[in-house]
Amino acid sequence: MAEFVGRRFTVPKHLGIMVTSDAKPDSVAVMKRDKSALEVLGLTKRFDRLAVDSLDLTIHAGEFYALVGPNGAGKTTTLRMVAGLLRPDSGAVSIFGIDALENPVAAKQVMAWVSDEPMIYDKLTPLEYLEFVAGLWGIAPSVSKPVAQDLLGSLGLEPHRHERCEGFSKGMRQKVALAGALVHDPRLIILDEPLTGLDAVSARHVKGLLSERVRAGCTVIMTTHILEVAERMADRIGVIASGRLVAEGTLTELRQQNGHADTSLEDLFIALVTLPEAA
Ligand SMILES: Nc1ncnc2c1ncn2[C@@H]1O[C@H](COP(=O)(O)OP(=O)(O)OP(=O)(O)O)[C@@H](O)[C@H]1O
Repeated sequence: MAEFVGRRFTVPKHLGIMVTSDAKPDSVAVMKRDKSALEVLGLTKRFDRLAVDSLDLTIHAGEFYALVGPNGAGKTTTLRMVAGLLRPDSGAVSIFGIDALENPVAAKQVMAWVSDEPMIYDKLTPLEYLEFVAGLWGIAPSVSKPVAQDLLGSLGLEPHRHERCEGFSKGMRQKVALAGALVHDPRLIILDEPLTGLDAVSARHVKGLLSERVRAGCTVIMTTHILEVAERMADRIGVIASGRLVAEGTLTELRQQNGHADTSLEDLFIALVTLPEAA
């Protein structure tokens, strides 16, 4: 059974996985410098044509990383391979040093995947759903209940905690799915378009929750088409086009790399993804 350490829990020792206890602000800075949460090397996936093309990516622990790129660039395919939902043709994925292709269960223990098409159990209330998910992780109800209530509160779902999800809007369902993905307190949170379809209040809740997680030492990687969100929230931004990383860095670095000191991320993005080599 999982045990609680402060607001975080440790997974059983027999799983052979280390989940960190509370991260202090100082240690976050050290982690950001020293450790990588995710390392992707030569990741490749072909469907009828090449979707992800020998992609290399390193995300530091404690970092908020935004992956942006045009439709069909390979963002979702990349993240699905990282999350263990799709087998790459070749390449390697390491999550906190765990080889995710060799040890997918161990890798999944320390990460969360939040799809842009959330699947939840309609007949359950949000609270029941979170307790169900916590049960799958082997977390005792006495531990999971306060965590679930906390998550529902952070996402503005508290007033609806006893209503069945079947009557929920798309945005509410997205938030329930996000809460479900966080209930086992993952160290790496991977989200595909988490803000699409959310109203301003819900988007604020989700952004607030993610920022809070990063402050607590978690690593977040998300795809977004909302460049303003990438610009304001991300420590670093990766621009992907035709399955390849065509630029990466802080907004300042991206501007420097492209010789435009004051340009907006939108202008940079359009310039980068329309470069001949990105086509
Ligand atoms: N299951 C699949 N079968 C066949 N082709 C696929 C499949 N999934 C993705 N693709 C193709 O792979 C390419 C990359 O798709 P992907 O969904 O990763 O792009 P994306 O960057 O996430 O796009 P968007 O921003 O539109 O969500 C596209 O050409 C897409 O049509």
